[in-house]
Amino acid sequence: MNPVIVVHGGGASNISKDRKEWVRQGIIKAAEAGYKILMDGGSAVDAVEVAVAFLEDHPEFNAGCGSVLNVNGDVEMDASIMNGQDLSAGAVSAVRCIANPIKLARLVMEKTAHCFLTDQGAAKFAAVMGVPTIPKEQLVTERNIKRLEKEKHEKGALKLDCQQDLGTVGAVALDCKGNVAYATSTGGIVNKMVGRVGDTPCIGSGGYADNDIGAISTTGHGESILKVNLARLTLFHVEQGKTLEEAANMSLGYMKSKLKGLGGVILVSKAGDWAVKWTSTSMPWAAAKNGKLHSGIDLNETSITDLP
Ligand SMILES: CC(C)C[C@H](NC(=O)C[C@H](N)C(=O)O)C(=O)O
Repeated sequence: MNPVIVVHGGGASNISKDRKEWVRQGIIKAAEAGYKILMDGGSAVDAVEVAVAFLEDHPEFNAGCGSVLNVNGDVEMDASIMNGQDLSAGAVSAVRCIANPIKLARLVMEKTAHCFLTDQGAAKFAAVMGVPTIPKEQLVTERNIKRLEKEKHEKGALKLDCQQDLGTVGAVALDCKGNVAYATSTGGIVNKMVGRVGDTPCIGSGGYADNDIGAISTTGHGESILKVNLARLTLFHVEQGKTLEEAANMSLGYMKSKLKGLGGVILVSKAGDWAVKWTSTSMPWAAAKNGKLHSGIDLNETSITDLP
């Protein structure tokens, strides 16, 4: 099996020119890091975890350091991961003061009898697993303080359908043994209520992976994604014989027509085909396969280069 990895950096709009290059480089580096693991014979789960953890550490993306702030100015993060080999899954929601929620989600998957831990329980589990806590300021960037101020000032109330400039992160991969996996991580949406949980940690909404079909990671308006189970819905269409592009168009189209919800998806099939699709303004993405790196941010703008 020729390995494949696809990475996304959320549904974004109005990325300024100088930020764009920085975002593009981040996404490409994440894809390269994951692809290297796959080329060395590593697992799809390892590859998606590494790619997503890289973007959590990158301050430009809305996950880990760089997460958007809730109404109190705090970071609360959601993440999930799934192994398509046995449908094992791990998720955490509303976690604070840790650098890499995706690594904690993986520990939930592999070290507990459960698949989802939240808030204080997740924090206790992190402590037991030896995950270091970090001061909350370490996750907060100047840009996100300004963004929260702007959101409160300009809109007053939550207005979730025209978020600007964000960057939830996700990855899907197929490894040389034919196993697929996904990982998704986010700070959620700016000015959210304390305790708000979005689609990202919910298996079937924020992502899904099944070796018999493929893997998907989603981004976009969490409440809409939850209502249509965007990830599982898209893979259902694939199971029914649609191509990845057709399936993504159908499920994103359904979410838009039913709920006016916008979002994006990245997909890999069990055969190694891949696709990226979004209804938001743009979506930074990169895909690595057969020694080639494909990447883009805006519609109809794809570049292809050779991988190192
Ligand atoms: C406007 C959208 C496309 C921006 C997108 N947001 C999320 O993915 C939020 C996440 N699904 C949630 O609801 O918690 C982003 O961060 O890039």
